[in-house]
Amino acid sequence: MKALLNLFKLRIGVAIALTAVAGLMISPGGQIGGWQAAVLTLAVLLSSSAAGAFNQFYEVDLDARMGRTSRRPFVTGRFRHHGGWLALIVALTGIAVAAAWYAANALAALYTFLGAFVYAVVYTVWLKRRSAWNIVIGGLAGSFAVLAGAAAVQPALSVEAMLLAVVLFLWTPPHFWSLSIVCRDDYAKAGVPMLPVVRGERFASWAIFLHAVVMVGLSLAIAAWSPGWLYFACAATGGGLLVSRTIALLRAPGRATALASFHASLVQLSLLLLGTIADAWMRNAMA
Ligand code: HEM
Ligand SMILES: CC(C)=CCC/C(C)=C/CC/C(C)=C/COP(=O)(O)OP(=O)(O)O
Repeated sequence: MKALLNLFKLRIGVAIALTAVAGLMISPGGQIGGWQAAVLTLAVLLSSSAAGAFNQFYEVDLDARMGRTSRRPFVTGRFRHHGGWLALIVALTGIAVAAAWYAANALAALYTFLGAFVYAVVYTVWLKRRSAWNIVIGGLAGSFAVLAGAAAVQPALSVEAMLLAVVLFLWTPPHFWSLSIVCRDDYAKAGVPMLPVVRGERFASWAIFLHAVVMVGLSLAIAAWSPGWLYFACAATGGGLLVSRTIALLRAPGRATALASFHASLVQLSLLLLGTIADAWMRNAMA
């Protein structure tokens, strides 16, 4: 069971599903029933999990060469690496996309598919081993989770939803470049061209800081549309924490400051998503 949860990267799947719920809740107007929202959320979770399993299926050679990933089930031999897994992954993705279509609409289904496609194929297969731009383009995967939720409510996307999708796009690089400073030696050894490996820690720290500042600024600006004070308070608290950690990273680039910045990115996103959901829920309850 633990190996299965590891294979399907469930914690990340839950974060992606929460992102879809935030996209759904931030979209004003429109009507969607509780069961439809629940099915769509589970569809995004399933699609993300299938993509996570594909990532491990495809990267078994790479995972074996890195400390952090060397205990994954295909590496240890806990799961045998054979084509049956690929069939399961394709079937799960198909079920997820069909469920999103059934519960919501074709556009929500398309975004549910594109999120998994960007992560599994564009990032994992095409870019990860070839280009330092891997994470920048891969960041679109998170944006598609926002769009899947938003399109379920209203296929014509609201400004709030589009801005939140841009926030997710800008969030991913600081999130992952921080971790790749921590694991820089592993990535260098495995020959993966992550930004800190290719351009060094100082350059990567500047890239992290600049992305974080623009992303946090944009997340605050969203409050000029429908989100209210609760959203703003959560965005400001998490944003303040993240920016302060990225400044510390800039002052002293290294593993400890990078790990603090990675953790801050998780706290900031969690606060932003929960703030979005709680704020919309409160406004709906009072309306
Ligand atoms: C291409 C884009 C992304 C890359 C390359 C990336 C990479 C990673 C990596 C390598 C980890 C460490 C996991 C581990 O220890 O095995 C991680 C953790 C995490 N990521 Fe991302 N991430 C990306 C996008 C996202 C997005 C869009 C979200 C959420 C919306 C997210 C949420 C999380 C969470 C919650 C964790 C911590 C959970 C855990 O430790 O298992 N990530 N990420
Ligand atoms: C709408 C929808 C379904 C979106 C899904 C998008 C998705 C699953 C994004 C997650 C990206 C992610 C966890 C990358 C891990 O990087 P990595 O694989 O390089 O990390 P590793 O070194 O741990 O394998």
